[in-house]
Amino acid sequence: MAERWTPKTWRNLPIQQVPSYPDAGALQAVEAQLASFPPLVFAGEARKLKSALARVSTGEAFLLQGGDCAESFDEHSADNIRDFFRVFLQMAMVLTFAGGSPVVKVGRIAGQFAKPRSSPTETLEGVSLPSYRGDIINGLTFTEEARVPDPKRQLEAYRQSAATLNLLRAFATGGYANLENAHRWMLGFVKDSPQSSRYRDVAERMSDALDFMRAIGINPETHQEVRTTDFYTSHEALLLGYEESLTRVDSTSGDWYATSGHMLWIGDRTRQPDHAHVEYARGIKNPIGLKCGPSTTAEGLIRLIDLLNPENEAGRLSLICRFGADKVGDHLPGLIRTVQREGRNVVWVCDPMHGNTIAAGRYKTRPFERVMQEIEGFFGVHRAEGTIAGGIHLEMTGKDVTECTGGARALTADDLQDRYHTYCDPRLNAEQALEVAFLTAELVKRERAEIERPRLDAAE
Ligand SMILES: O=C[C@H](O)[C@H](O)COP(=O)(O)O
Ligand SMILES: C=C(OP(=O)(O)O)C(=O)O
Ligand SMILES: [Mn+2]
Repeated sequence: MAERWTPKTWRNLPIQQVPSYPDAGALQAVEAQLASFPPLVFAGEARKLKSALARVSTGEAFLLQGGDCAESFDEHSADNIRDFFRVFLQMAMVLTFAGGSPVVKVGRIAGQFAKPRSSPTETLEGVSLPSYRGDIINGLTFTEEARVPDPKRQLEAYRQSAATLNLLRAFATGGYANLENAHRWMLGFVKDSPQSSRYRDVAERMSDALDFMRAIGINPETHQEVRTTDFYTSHEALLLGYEESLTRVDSTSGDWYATSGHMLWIGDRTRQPDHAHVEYARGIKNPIGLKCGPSTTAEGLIRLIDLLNPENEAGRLSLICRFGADKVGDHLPGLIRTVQREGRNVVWVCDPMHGNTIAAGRYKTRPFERVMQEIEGFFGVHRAEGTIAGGIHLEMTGKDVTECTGGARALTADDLQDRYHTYCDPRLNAEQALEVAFLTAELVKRERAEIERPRLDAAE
């Protein structure tokens, strides 16, 4: 591990999941161009998210992180962004109102374009080609030509991220996210879905609360918390040349920040402590996520925590756990006990998607019941250990896709072919995502009541 960090010290270390660009000169030219582009996010915003995550670590707020597995260039449209944001706001409202906790909102969006893969090649009907690695690297089309990494794609990823972020900022602060609009966030198809009446009920209760405020002389409209919301972006820091080009010094603090998104995470396949991805992440001051899977050992985890959060700063490091419904009970308690014993400050987050992927014929899918089982298991372990289940990390969309089985409409493996649109992993559709929010809200409510009880007892 290099002692003195710069945005390019990762280049001296071994690296996993790296695309082989055929033209090094063309890649360098693109990276130089990106380095001259304006930042997408600001250091002050990343610091604000870090403070919000510090509150998540103590149980004063809950993290909702979610979005596409892989954003795609072709699916980039105002409608898709709006539909995602709308269901995300609905979920946050359910968690806030039914769960009784403020919600920190972080999208997997505006930069989630690079994918690590299990295998460097894909085989279809006897033909093997390099794997698709996300639209920022190569194309999904199953041809030799499309699969060649093209550096120019990084410019398009930057352009789309900027446009997406611009719309999200407008939605978050320009009136769309106003709580007075909560009853209007109903999607067409969610209106007659099994979740719609439950959601309408929550929206009505919230409306009544705002009316009550007015009745006692408080104008909710004068409160920024009612009119606007804080929404943050995140993605996997996988394509390090792109990240390096957008890493900038913050003039206020003199620190380096990634400006491609507010929060960046290290994937399950690239968290080797002496390799490039950990080296890059350790030097930026943004909040960082670290995926933890069945191969994460307690010792290995402490080493990574030491590298990524040497000052033990609250809100800096989120451990995004993705063990699988049947493994969370075996793996999580040991990690929690070690982190507690060593006194490390972390945010514990549950990704119930990546450990629960199964094959259904030619499709990858995730059974809704396994997703919920992992979330329940995660909360159960935290309850038993007396620690905080801080948040959930989901692959989801605002659209009515058929990619994960189960949920209130009981989608089956036969339904998957109807609207299987994902570019990589299967996502919860809007109804399923809202259902996860309702079920998780119950768990949050129970957890928060248990945190409050000792506080109240102590106050008496
Ligand atoms: O999103 C995560 C990974 O890129 C994905 O799970 C890998 O899928 P694969 O096993 O099909 O390569
Ligand atoms: C690649 C991902 O997950 P993991 O690294 O946990 O497999 C992902 O979040 O899309
Ligand atoms: Mn994924």
